[in-house]
Amino acid sequence: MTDDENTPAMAEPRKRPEPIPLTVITGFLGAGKTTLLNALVADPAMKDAAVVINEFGEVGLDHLFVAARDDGIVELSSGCLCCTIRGDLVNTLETFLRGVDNKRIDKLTRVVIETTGLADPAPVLQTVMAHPYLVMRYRLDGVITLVDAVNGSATLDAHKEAVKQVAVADRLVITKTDLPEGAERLPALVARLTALNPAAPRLMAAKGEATAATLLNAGLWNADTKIADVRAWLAAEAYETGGEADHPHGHDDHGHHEHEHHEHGHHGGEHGDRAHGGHHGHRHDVNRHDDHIRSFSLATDRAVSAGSLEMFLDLLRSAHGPRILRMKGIVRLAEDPDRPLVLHGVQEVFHPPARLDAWPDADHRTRLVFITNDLAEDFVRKLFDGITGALAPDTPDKAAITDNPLAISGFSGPR
Ligand SMILES: Nc1nc2c(ncn2[C@@H]2O[C@H](COP(=O)(O)OP(=O)(O)OP(=O)(O)O)[C@@H](O)[C@H]2O)c(=O)[nH]1
Repeated sequence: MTDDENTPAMAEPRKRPEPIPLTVITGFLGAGKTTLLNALVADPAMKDAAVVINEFGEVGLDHLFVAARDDGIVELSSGCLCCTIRGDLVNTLETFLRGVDNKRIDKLTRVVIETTGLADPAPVLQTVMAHPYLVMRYRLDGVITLVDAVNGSATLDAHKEAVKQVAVADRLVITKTDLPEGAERLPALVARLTALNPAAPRLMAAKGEATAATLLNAGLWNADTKIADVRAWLAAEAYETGGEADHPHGHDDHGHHEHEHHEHGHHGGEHGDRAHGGHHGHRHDVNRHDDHIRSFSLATDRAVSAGSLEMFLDLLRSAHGPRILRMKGIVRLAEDPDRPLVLHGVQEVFHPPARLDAWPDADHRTRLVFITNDLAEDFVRKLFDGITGALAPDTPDKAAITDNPLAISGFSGPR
């Protein structure tokens, strides 16, 4: 028996398995990744999960091992599987899939990848998004970035990668706030994190807020309910929405674990200041990696034609791909306005767009959120408005578009 729709020749003969959610943990050296992982693997939610770490020796999970297998995977006493990144991440992720497919692994509900402290997280995310097979079997659930309250600001000053780690996070975990210097430096750090990433909920590790319940299921799809939570995933309200007039809501509900601090509402650090990061209110003046980061959202009531969306994304990716740290969106297509298209990209690599059967709530606007590095909001906004606003919706070849709404090179089509 073969699937008749959309199934490449090499794919499973049986029903395509549900994609496995993938969580990426980043954070600079000593930020507390291993401490967090130790707590996470003990959580019942991680029982059928696997964690991938850089080197076992150094990370101190050894006491949890119960058995090593010949494929390099070890079983932890909690039931969670563990594997080091040997060779590359692709091999490691394929090893898990082989284990599942040949039943050597009973159940795999999630994979958590701990990246090295120095890493720019983009290549890890792209590894999965750009791989034609892995992208069918895994889906990115979320990026968790740990920031140490004692050294966080100094690290952000010194290392651009640390700034990128914060900017692309879906969840920010702040550690070491229990230490006096950590507590003292927290308000300034939170202000800075808010400016870099207004949408990610900030969780205080020392208060026990960083748990499986708050960290996992950060993606579009809730693994338990199988429902797409577009509002939480996009968190578009958390970004400044300038430019277009059709953003009447002015919600202030970003983040479910908000910790109020004085810079609240100052997100992006770039209000009315799009060409250069003015960062009014910030005192730091050394090495401002932060000033290169922009986060903003575009929203429009207009339906967008598939052709113009494709042109917009193609232009943006080909000219400025490396500057797009992350982009998420939901689009009302002119040709098929009732089934929104979900977009997700990291630099020039885009996840195959997903189609939802219906809008999840009353907000049917196209909304795109961007986190960019050295790419001005104004430029992106003008490009979007120019391309999608100027062209009338295409209508002639509706069937072709409905069948294949986004034939963007590098996209493998809607699922
Ligand atoms: N006081 C305090 N110490 C913490 C906290 N989180 C982590 N630590 C300590 O900070 C040190 C570094 O933590 P790790 O979990 O090893 O950090 P890591 O990010 O895995 O470090 P690398 O593997 O070097 O990248 C350890 O001594 C931890 O016990 C915290 O919230 N409060």
